[in-house]
Amino acid sequence: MDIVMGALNLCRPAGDPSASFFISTLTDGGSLTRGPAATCWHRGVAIATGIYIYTSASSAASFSSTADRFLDKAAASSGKNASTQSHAPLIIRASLLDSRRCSSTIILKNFVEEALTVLLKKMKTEEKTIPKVRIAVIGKSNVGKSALTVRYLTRRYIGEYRSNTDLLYRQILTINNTSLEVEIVDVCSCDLEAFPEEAIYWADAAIVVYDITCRTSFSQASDMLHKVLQLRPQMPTVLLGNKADLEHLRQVDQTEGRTIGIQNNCTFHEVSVAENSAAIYQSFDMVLNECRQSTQKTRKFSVSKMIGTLIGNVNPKVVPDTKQGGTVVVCHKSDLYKSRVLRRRQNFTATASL
Ligand SMILES: Nc1nc2c(ncn2[C@@H]2O[C@H](COP(=O)(O)OP(=O)(O)OP(=O)(O)O)[C@@H](O)[C@H]2O)c(=O)[nH]1
Repeated sequence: MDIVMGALNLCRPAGDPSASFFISTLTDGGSLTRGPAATCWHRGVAIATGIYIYTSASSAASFSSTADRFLDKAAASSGKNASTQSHAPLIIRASLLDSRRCSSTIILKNFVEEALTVLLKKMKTEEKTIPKVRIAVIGKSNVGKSALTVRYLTRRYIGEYRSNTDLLYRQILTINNTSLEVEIVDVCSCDLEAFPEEAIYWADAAIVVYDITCRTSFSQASDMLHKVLQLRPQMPTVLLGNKADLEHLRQVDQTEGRTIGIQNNCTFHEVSVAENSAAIYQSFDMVLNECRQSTQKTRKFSVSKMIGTLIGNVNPKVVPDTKQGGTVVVCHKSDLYKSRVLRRRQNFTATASL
């Protein structure tokens, strides 16, 4: 073996702040001594995080010029200039290997370690600039909260969805050409006695949903909206009357919804998640935009967790979102955000007692 080369793509599920990595593509370019074999990895290079080129000592003389030539080709085939563009493949060229150690396992292991180190540094810098926004979707049981959340994030409609726990969705979205890490908690079956106070303290914005064919859900939404604004007076909120496609079953007039919206100083829309109303996207985008302007949070970054995940398992709950090219991670609400809730609760108590 004279020179070995290949391309590797290290992926991190877009919405997963634990920043797990997995190898999504590994293209083996083979040995350059086989000549045209190298062309077979051009497709892989186009999406590669890194490219490795190793050589044995016996080919040292020709290594440098050959490697440069192929790195140039790689940059050209990916349409990126490796040295100047931020999304260019991360190109790693290792030092010469002793021929005795030149096994493909060692090459790959070394390469992954190097790629990770450089990539983590790069991501640390980049991710510090991605703001995070959290939205709580609340409302009575069966009004369509899950269907609404999934519709917004994936553009898909799920007819039947049953869950007896709150769900947290995470995704990186691009809004107005800016990346935004979005977390949406879909609060399960809110009864007023069990108002989701914790979620409201946790969130940056709230979307309150009722069902236009269910008057009880409207009264509940109205009370919830009032409570939300009591707890978080400055919080961007939207009131949505869902199931507008069921006009023949309507129990709540549109003007009633509009009135409650005006009274609580929040945006109101009637929507149909089933029929994919444009107002769904307008509503989410509006609160995200509002929050983005006021929230510039950074995510916590765990290098050891990342490396651990690379060596260990790929997160089995990752569902690729083909429409937006992102990833939706569904996970059960955990204690992760307790400190944030507590901090906001304390702030509120302090403000209220002044
Ligand atoms: N006709 C119609 N049905 C809808 C619409 N949105 C949701 N549904 C249906 O309403 C039912 C409840 O939807 P979910 O999304 O599970 O409601 P939820 O508010 O999350 O319910 P909980 O999990 O119990 O809190 C499902 O059968 C959905 O198919 C809509 O726009 N139109």
